[in-house]
Amino acid sequence: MGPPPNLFCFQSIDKELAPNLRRYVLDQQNEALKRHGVFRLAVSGGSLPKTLATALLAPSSGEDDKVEFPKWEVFYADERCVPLDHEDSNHKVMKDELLNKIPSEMGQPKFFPIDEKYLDDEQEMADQYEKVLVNTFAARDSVKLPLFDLILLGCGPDGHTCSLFPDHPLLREQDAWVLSLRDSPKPPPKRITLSLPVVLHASKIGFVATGGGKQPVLKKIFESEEGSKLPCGLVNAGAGDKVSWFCDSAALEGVSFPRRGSVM
Ligand SMILES: O=C(O)[C@H](O)[C@@H](O)[C@H](O)[C@H](O)COP(=O)(O)O
Repeated sequence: MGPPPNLFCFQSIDKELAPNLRRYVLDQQNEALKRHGVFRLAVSGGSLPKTLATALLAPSSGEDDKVEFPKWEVFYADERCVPLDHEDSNHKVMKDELLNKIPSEMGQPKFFPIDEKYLDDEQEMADQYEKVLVNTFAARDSVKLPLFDLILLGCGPDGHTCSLFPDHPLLREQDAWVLSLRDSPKPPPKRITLSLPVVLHASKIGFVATGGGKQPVLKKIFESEEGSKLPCGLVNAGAGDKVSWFCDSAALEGVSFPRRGSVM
């Protein structure tokens, strides 16, 4: 077992969790911009885009608290194989919650949505999305895995993350960067997702899990052997202190954990 993940608990989402998530994201942004002049981020869907928007659209409080959107390249950690204007599309949620609300003076991040041309063939969709990553992160031959500066994820009530579901054979994939599935237990069934090795390889991995509905699975993930085998538990075990969890007190009620507090 490696070092444990950083587990943060906040009373309120808007007043405490979001400002801390902002600090965390901007720390990774500033670090990445110093290192290579661009911030490469992958995000999941679900409730994450809303919380992220609250964090990022808040007014800046100084030079190191500036969101440099024009230097961001944003990818999807997972996406549903539906048209980009469909209610189930993670890109649509991201557009509605964040992109369309960014004031013009802040500039726009570069987004990498799925290519709708491949909606009928989820494997082809995954292959094409992998090609996008190859083009961005240098040739596949010379780079074993793409190195995201940050991957932001959610946690499902069954312990899934990205579209990696408990006990699913995709969890064993070692080679491909982007995988497809047509049997997602959470609808819609056809999806693409980053593979576990790609997630584990990121510089930093941040989970956002809020609300009482997440409490039973978080208790399992942080307190039991069984939970450490769920996809979120596998990320904790494989990436250790590269992982941070941003939770509210409802999600962590009665969960014992190694660390509380604020990232600031
Ligand atoms: O597209 C998806 O379905 C997601 O990427 C998925 O992995 C999500 O992050 C979790 O299910 C948590 O979702 P909530 O935050 O909405 O509970």
